[in-house]
Amino acid sequence: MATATLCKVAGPVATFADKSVKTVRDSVGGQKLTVNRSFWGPTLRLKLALGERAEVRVFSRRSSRSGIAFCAVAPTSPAQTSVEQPSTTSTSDTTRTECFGVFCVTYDLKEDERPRTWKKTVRIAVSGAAGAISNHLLFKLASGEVFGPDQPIALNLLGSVKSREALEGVAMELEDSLFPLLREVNIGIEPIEVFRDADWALLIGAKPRGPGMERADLLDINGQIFAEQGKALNEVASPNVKVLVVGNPCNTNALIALKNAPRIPAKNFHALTRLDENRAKCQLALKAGVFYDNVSNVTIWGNHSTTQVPDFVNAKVHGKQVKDVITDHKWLEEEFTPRVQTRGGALIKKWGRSSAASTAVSIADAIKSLITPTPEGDWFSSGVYTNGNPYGIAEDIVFSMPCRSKGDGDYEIVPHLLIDDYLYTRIKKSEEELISEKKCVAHLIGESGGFCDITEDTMLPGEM
Ligand SMILES: NC(=O)C1=CN([C@@H]2O[C@H](COP(=O)(O)OP(=O)(O)OC[C@H]3O[C@@H](n4cnc5c(N)ncnc54)[C@H](OP(=O)(O)O)[C@@H]3O)[C@@H](O)[C@H]2O)C=CC1
Ligand SMILES: O=C([O-])CC(=O)C(=O)O
Repeated sequence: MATATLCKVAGPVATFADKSVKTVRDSVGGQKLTVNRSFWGPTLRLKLALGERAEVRVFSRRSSRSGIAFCAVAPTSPAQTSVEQPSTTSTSDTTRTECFGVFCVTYDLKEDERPRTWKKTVRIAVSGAAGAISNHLLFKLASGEVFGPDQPIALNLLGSVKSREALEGVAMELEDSLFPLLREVNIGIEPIEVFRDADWALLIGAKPRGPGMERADLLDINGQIFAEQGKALNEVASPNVKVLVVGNPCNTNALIALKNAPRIPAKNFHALTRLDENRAKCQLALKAGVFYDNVSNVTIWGNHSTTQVPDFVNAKVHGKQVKDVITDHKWLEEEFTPRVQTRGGALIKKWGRSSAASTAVSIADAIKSLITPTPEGDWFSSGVYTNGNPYGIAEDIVFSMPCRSKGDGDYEIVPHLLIDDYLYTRIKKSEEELISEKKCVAHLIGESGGFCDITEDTMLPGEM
């Protein structure tokens, strides 16, 4: 017989007896604890069978302390509440992934006034969550603008010891935004915790290249991050997780991540080149004197670096070939191409930091392109794994190509684009660069005999 009882968390846990008590989780008996949305205090209501014990975990954000108390209904007296002292307390457990603030309040969704059409919650893990790009992106995700107005989401935010406080600041702003679709925010500093059950992993965090740092150094330092994160995804993420690598050098970082995650289809890994595509569309629109929504079929080929190839040969304006609309072909070859390749650097000169808002927009675009059907005849750019590609690009690298999707999260590479001599020589140069980058990180992708022979110190778009 189930008996309603009041379990009062007391004793040493009383240090939590204020509004910083945030979480009430799982009972030993496997019961779901239903706590009212407005629960803030140290008191909760449990339904316990006679003689049953429930373990109650209490986490405190403010004091970084946690404790476990036991509640039980004494067999002799069903109405009586007995509370044992906490068995453990921790004062410095900051490595664990924790739910944050208001998102710790567990409640039964069925009791909510949610629309019937709401779907299963999508869990999105974001690394570098306290960084500049994330500061724009997280609010787009939470608003419903990316996954749709009927799609609840959970955010698992990855930071570091250094950014732990900042991560809490981000989570507080998410709390204060009252996004109805945002059902959970969890923060942590261990990929193996934060990536658990992720349906999407947006890998943004990476060390920026500092003064005097060679590209090879950057490849190694950041490569190690992505090797660790690939392994963690392999172990704990959803088996069909979609991974978008943003942290630079993003193509090779994506290769490292996928090589360290053999359980996840290599096809699920993307390197972000959508920002480059958007930049190319803007420049073509400016030159053609049209608004940018009239520009379509723009491909970025290759690496997210200054060797990338923005394709004006197959691009269209108002459905017509760009070369028929923009007849100044010298401009296309000699101005358009380098302008797109170095747009990131031009922006840094103005802003004093790399593009963050437009990058967040392009991440949103990249996700939307995978979860909505591509308009007939069009495509989008993404850095994807090259095995089996229809363009003869070297296998086993991550290379940006034209893709289309049915909107199911998957994609196919669009075949039969015209590759003229102009494109071919440049595409080959970007391919060579990626093959060299791969050799530099052989030790991180389980290959022997690697060596780093990057002689020309090619740049990220943000470097000049
Ligand atoms: N592909 C693309 O189109 C673009 C890519 N980028 C790249 O995106 C990345 C993030 O940019 P942005 O958000 O502006 O950068 P920020 O410096 O604002 O944030 C980056 C985050 O990365 C984390 N980080 C820094 N060093 C390390 C490290 N050694 N290991 C793990 N994480 C680290 C930090 O988080 P914490 O302290 O929590 O670890 C930091 O918050 C950069 O690599 C940038 O070059 C930028 C624009 C476009
Ligand atoms: O180089 C950077 O950090 C920024 C970058 O990738 C871009 O703006 O395209």
